[in-house]
Amino acid sequence: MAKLAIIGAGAVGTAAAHWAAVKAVAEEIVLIDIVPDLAKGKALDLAQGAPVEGFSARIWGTEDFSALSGSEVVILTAGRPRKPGMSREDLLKSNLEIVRSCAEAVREFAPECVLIVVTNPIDAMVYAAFRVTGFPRERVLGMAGVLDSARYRYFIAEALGVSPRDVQALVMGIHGDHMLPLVRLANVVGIPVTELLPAEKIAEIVERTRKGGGEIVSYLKTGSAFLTPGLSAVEMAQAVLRDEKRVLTCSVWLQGEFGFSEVFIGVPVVLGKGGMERILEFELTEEERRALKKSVEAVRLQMALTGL
Ligand SMILES: NC(=O)c1ccc[n+]([C@@H]2O[C@H](COP(=O)([O-])OP(=O)(O)OC[C@H]3O[C@@H](n4cnc5c(N)ncnc54)[C@H](O)[C@@H]3O)[C@@H](O)[C@H]2O)c1
Ligand SMILES: O=C(O)C[C@H](O)C(=O)O
Repeated sequence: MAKLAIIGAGAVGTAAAHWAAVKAVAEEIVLIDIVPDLAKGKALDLAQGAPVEGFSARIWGTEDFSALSGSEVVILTAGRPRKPGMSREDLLKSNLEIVRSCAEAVREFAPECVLIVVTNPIDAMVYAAFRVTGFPRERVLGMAGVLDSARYRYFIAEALGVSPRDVQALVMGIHGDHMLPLVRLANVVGIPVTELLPAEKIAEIVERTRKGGGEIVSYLKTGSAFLTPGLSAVEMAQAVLRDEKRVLTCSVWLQGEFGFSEVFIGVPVVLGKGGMERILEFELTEEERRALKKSVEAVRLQMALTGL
């Protein structure tokens, strides 16, 4: 019986639990939060939707981390979101301690799981979780590329008035201002977007994608995006739980791929039962390589701040 655990019953964790239930990715879904009764209340509220929507997963909540036991996949969302005027890096210090303690619990209670980290600043937090758990790189993945790529695809679809399903596009690199929404590879059923949209419109979409999280923070004011972030984490979890071999952009520990080593960065990977099965490496243009290098340098600065 597949079990999914979600740490953090806040906005993203609850959205992830909701999508996981509706998409039936696991038979058991447990929400864990340190705030007494919060996860219990969120899980009960969600579970009561089962007769209406028709899902059948067992959904429950607790503040006891031993509930992680037996989980094939753990999604880590615990930690503060940013507010207007803040960068994701501003969260590093406070979220580092949270991620550290949660990763210790994951190591103790779910030593065989695939861990998907969502907490920001994501590339540094997934690095911290990698160090603390000591898991192999295949089982420690950061979620950002699925979300950033979804935003990029959505904005292209909106500009062209076509279904977002028919737009394919890839965002690599850091989850921050130096991310790389790749223009060369963006297409609508295989037709390059460069043949469908003027260069200025594409440049505008690339910039909006880079600032996509900040745009939502500026509207929400008290926190950050949660619906598509929760869905994106579940997309990754589903690929693992169902051994789908999906190609999704995840922040993973590079060991020479794309010319970089010992850094977490968003690249396209094949996801299956054991987590990351392989990195889909391809030739970058000189300009793309330079941009990826900037991303790598920015992540290295964040990683250094963790002291790990
Ligand atoms: N990677 C991404 O693309 C992405 C997207 C959206 C949000 N995020 C990040 O996800 C995190 C969560 O965002 P949110 O909107 O759900 O925040 P939130 O404040 O709504 O929820 C966070 C939850 O974590 C819980 N928590 C804190 N410390 C904990 C601990 N030690 N153990 C268990 N639970 C603990 C809190 O009680 C709270 O319920 C933030 O850091 C945010 O920046 C990342
Ligand atoms: O922008 C944020 O702080 C949250 C998240 O990283 C996002 O991109 O929505």
